[in-house]
Amino acid sequence: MTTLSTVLITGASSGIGATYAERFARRGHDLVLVARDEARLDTLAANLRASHGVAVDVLRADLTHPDDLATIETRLRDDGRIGILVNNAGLAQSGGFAQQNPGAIDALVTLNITALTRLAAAVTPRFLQSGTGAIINIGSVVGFAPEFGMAIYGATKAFVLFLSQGLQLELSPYGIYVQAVLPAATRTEIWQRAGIDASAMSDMMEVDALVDAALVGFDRRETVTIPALHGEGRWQALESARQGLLSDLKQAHVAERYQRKG
Ligand SMILES: NC(=O)C1=CN([C@@H]2O[C@H](COP(=O)(O)OP(=O)(O)OC[C@H]3O[C@@H](n4cnc5c(N)ncnc54)[C@H](OP(=O)(O)O)[C@@H]3O)[C@@H](O)[C@H]2O)C=CC1
Ligand SMILES: CC(=O)[C@H](N)C(=O)O
Repeated sequence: MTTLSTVLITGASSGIGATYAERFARRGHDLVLVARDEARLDTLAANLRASHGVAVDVLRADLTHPDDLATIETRLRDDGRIGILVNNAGLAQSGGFAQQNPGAIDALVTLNITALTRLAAAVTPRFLQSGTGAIINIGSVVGFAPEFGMAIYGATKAFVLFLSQGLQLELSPYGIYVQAVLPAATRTEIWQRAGIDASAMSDMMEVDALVDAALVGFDRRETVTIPALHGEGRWQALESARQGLLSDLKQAHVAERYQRKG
């Protein structure tokens, strides 16, 4: 009998993270749930233990606080049962670029980029040693779209996509699977937390549908999963255009359009 690995999920107290927790528990995985709201995590953990008979640990952590982040890194480094990391905790942007203050910028970048990267880095050496493991990073389609008016949030999510693609290239030869999941607008608390009135937005995916689709991508070992993208060819075209651009970079020579004439 094979033992299923434990799944550590950040931002598990609500929305996408809580839904991942339910889905992995349903599959029989033990869980480690991370977020700031301990009471909410405790309630979810009790429900999942009762419904699915899995073991669930709760770790209260504010991932923007260095000591809390270090505690979760230590757990990922030392707990050999953890075989899947779901890097989900994230924060959206309230207002445009000109409305941002240093604290808001720090929180966005620290949670969406620094914490996600450090947690992936904490678990990677152990995964490399065992030759197995999976990292799921939650990005966003906003990472493709400076047009959406959330420049910092979108930039953090573009980072998540780039990092995930880079890690998949670097780590998959050693048995580690890295998936970037890029949701479009999904009905969760993120909108309210950011002070965005989403009540008028009719075009929203339900969180159950989003996570179920993301898990189809996970089971297929896709590198990039975009549940709301209907024409898969669009993504493939973007990827081949990007790779074509790389092959057209000729480092030793300035492109003709930048050469001064006369
Ligand atoms: N909903 C959407 O439309 C989309 C969401 N996403 C991404 O999905 C991910 C999950 O968001 P979603 O489920 O929608 O939103 P929610 O607001 O429902 O969930 C966010 C989770 O992150 C946790 N969290 C927030 N701040 C911190 C912190 N400082 N330290 C630790 N945990 C924290 C929250 O818990 P607590 O408050 O208890 O700490 C909560 O569990 C995010 O990365 C988001 O960017 C991407 C595209 C679309
Ligand atoms: C608030 C948002 O922008 C949302 N989380 C998204 O990524 O689409």
